[in-house]
Amino acid sequence: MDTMQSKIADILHDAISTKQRLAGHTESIEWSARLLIDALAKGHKVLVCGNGGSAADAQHMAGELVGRFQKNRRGLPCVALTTDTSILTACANDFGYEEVFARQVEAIGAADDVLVGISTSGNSANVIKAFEAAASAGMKRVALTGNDGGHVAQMDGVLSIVVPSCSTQRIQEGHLTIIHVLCELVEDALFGN
Ligand SMILES: O=C(CO)[C@@H](O)[C@H](O)[C@H](O)[C@H](O)COP(=O)(O)O
Ligand SMILES: [Zn+2]
Repeated sequence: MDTMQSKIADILHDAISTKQRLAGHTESIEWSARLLIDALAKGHKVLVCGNGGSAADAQHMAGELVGRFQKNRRGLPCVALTTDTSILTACANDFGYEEVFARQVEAIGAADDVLVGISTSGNSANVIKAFEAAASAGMKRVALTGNDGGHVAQMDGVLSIVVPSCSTQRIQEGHLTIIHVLCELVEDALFGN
């Protein structure tokens, strides 16, 4: 095999073994699914945030819940806090980048809504601040992280799903799979198998 192909194979094998290790972490995924199902069944909403690739993951999750995943059913309330450039630029400019999600949580988060914060390191300041704001609002909190879970995994009341890898890319790929698992479980629970 030439060197590029062997690198490709190495990356794919790393991705596969990360998913295999993740399959040993089904408990935290189940608890998160139950939390989302309970909130959505009672008419509460989901807010999602993250930076870079995780911002794309946040939008992906909102798209699945508001639009559709596998079933034709009513839209479920989920807002990605990464999309409104006027809000993001105003908050970053006036209060600092670490406040861009917290301010939106303060503005639209309500008791028993769920905040899903996505951070491969678990250490992004704006995601940490969003969890603090969510706690103040009486919201439920779920973190998708990696590495050792970082700061967010140490926060009181945050339910963490930690992808067992130290590679940002592999962690992000794990997050997308987790998001799909959560959406499938939510749809099954609320709209039947
Ligand atoms: O997609 C990638 C890397 O694969 C990047 O855009 C990455 O998401 C950014 O560097 C983020 O700022 C990383 O933040 P975090 O996951 O540590 O919270
Ligand atoms: Zn990426």
